[in-house]
Amino acid sequence: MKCLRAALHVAWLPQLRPATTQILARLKYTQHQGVKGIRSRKSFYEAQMQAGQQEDSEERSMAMSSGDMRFLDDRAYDEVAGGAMRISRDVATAQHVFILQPYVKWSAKRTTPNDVRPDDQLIEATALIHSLPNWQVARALKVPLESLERKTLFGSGKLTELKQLIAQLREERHISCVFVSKGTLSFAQKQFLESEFQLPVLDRYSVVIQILRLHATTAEARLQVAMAELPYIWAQAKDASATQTRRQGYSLSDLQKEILRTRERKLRAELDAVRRQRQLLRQKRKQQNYPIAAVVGYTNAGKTSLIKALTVEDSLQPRNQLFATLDVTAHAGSLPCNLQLIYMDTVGFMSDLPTGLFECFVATLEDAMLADIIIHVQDLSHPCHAAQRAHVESTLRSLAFSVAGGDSSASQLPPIINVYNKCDLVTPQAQTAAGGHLISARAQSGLEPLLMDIEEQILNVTGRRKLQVRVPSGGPEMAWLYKNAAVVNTKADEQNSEKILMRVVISQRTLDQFKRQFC
Ligand SMILES: Nc1nc2c(ncn2[C@@H]2O[C@H](COP(=O)(O)OP(=O)(O)OP(=O)(O)O)[C@@H](O)[C@H]2O)c(=O)[nH]1
Ligand SMILES: [Mg+2]
Repeated sequence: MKCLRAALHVAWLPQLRPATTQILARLKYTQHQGVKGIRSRKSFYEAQMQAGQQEDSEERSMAMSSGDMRFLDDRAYDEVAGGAMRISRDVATAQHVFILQPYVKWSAKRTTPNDVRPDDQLIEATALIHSLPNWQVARALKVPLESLERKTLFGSGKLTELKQLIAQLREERHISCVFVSKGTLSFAQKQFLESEFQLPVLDRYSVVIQILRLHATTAEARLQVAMAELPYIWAQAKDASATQTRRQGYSLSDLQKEILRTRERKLRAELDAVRRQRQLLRQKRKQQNYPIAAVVGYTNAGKTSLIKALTVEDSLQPRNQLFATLDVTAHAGSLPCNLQLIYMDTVGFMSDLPTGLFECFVATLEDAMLADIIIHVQDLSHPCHAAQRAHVESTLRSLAFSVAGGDSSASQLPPIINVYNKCDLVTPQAQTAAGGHLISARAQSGLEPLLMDIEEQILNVTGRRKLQVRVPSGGPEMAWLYKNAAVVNTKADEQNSEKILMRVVISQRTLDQFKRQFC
């Protein structure tokens, strides 16, 4: 395990001391608000490097090759972004949010388990707001509509009703913004609603970006989040000029457009470098020959918790927040046969997010597509777990398609193990209906059968097999096998006291090497 951990240190840049980087990143986000940031002292990267002083030189050179990240801190850009997204980097400011969940009247009834009801959407919208520290839900309301495509979103009657409610809420308690839980609002819709409600209006895209900004602590995640913001800003600006709202406040000057283009160019160059590094690391891992299990699933399903339970890794911190994990990180574990493997923790999925927002994370998810097996973690206690499962499965299929370069005949997913988590929260009847692996990462139940299944699949996919070999006790063969194969157990050979029987898990290639060397 020690050598695997050492290999992971080299292979996984995002693992640079998470606690330290998090603190640094938080400082960084507050630096425009006057808190002494790290820019005045050292660049984020230099500071990160300092934190990783103990790491080996190879990791250091990889960090250096990501270049200077200072361009991400740009006041001029922040102003442009703030205008389009109605958010600032100051997540420390308390917000009292009025959530509106619009839905189309006729689609409100759940006819199949895969349909998500407005009630469930409202729960998800509330969870999004609770994922931001100091943000509170002042009131949450479902709003039935004829259509979601209306220019003003709400009809005049509904709008009057909402304005009255907002006025009343303002008298009773403080509200500071309205969150319309819809993928994106057009610029015109946002502008119109803000003038009617006299409050800033946010859509799902801006709220999710706010969460991603907060949770992105490594260089790669920060680059990806920065990239994810740009399509939204461009779309808002385009919409603004198309709707002739220049006078009302948001349109991009030539200078602002140039700021966005320059930022995009730099981000692309940095992300390309990251992608190239990932490819190198992937090759390296292949050479090291460790089997890989990618752990994927809907956000908050318990992916990080499961890996923590399977690896007993203290550094992993499951959190009851959406998009808590934003980096693909690798964690070493052992199978019952003592074979070591790597679990990859990944970014969670979420439905009703506009395409574009997650495209930037595709590079990291590509690794999952190339793993030996996929472990799909599902939250069985969630009322929409069937819909969540369907969403994850269809996203995985389209990811595999894009990894195969759009060739449907080549787009094959690795074998998938379905894991139903949070069984401690559901009735035995619900558990029987689910089938598959029923576990609780929190209560650590159901893990043994799961591990056996992971082992079987990994051995199948990687062409490894279990066999027993008889070797001289204490000889070089024994040492070689301990180094190059997974030793399940050993026992004395009853017929020959100078020999020992070793049960090992070994690939054909390694077995051939062994034969060449010793037979
Ligand atoms: N009751 C219960 N809670 C669980 C279980 N597994 C995880 N949780 C809780 O669910 C929340 C989310 O867990 P995480 O492991 O962070 O989920 P995740 O899938 O990694 O989430 P993201 O990284 O945000 O996509 C945390 O509060 C966990 O403590 C379980 O088996 N039972
Ligand atoms: Mg996680």
